[in-house]
Amino acid sequence: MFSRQQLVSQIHKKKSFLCIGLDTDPEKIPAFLNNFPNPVMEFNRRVIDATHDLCIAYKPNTAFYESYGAKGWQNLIDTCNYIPDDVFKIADAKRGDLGNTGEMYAKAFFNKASSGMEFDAVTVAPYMGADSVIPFLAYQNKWVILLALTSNQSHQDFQLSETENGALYEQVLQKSQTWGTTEQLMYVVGATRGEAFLTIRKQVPDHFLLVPGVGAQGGSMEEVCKYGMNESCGLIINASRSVIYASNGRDFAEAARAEALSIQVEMEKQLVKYRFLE
Ligand SMILES: O=c1ccn([C@@H]2O[C@H](COP(=O)(O)O)[C@@H](O)[C@H]2O)c(=O)[nH]1
Repeated sequence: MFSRQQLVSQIHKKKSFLCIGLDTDPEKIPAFLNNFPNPVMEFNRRVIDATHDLCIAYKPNTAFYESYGAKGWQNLIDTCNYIPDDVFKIADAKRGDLGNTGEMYAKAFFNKASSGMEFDAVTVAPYMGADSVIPFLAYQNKWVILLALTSNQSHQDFQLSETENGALYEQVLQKSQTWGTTEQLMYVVGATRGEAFLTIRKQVPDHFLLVPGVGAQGGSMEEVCKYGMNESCGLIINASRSVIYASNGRDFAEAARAEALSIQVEMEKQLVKYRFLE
């Protein structure tokens, strides 16, 4: 359970709006971890222990777990359960399917009694429309994070197509606001889209935005804050590879902390600059 108010107070308390992406690839983690019974969990636990006071969210991308079958799925469950309660948990699963299937997806990520894990939010693709999103919104104090304008190069294949209501991604922003409130809906907007935040903030002034694409993808945090920050901060900026693979040695957790700290320090400056913090 994580309300909007709790999210905003965590940002205040930690002076951070950092989300760390737990995109743990067994082939990229330090070799010495292979001496442990479960290298992925050893890695995740140490990264979480070293960084949880500097970030307000963790975002495992489920692909990195699903690709290893039952063991990978168990690691996703164990990772979700290991994240402290005061940190927002996002399953980056990019789901979306018609009603009864959508209900099963929502159960998988939100209903611990059924699946063994309970995330606070799930990323959802909007392409199939309202009935594919509504099953997730039926859960109290849970969040849907809808893909709007993504950070990848091919975002222009569909998202920028012109419709009678502006670009397709703008239509997603407009229409989806009738499905849920600012207490349960956020949008994914890539950091690589910089000035687009100006247009986006005209359409969704109050919503939180999940912003991947800083770090390894080269997006600018400064630009995102300039055009995207609102009174509640309104931003959760994600960095995955640049934090978790900051070092490939025995010091990987310390290096992840150092990288997270340097992002947090910059975030604090931005929070002061845009008057979220005194
Ligand atoms: O538009 C999008 C949507 C999702 N992602 C995901 O975020 C992380 C980014 O990882 P980095 O290592 O910081 O580049 C990853 O899980 C992506 O699948 C995105 O990048 N862009």
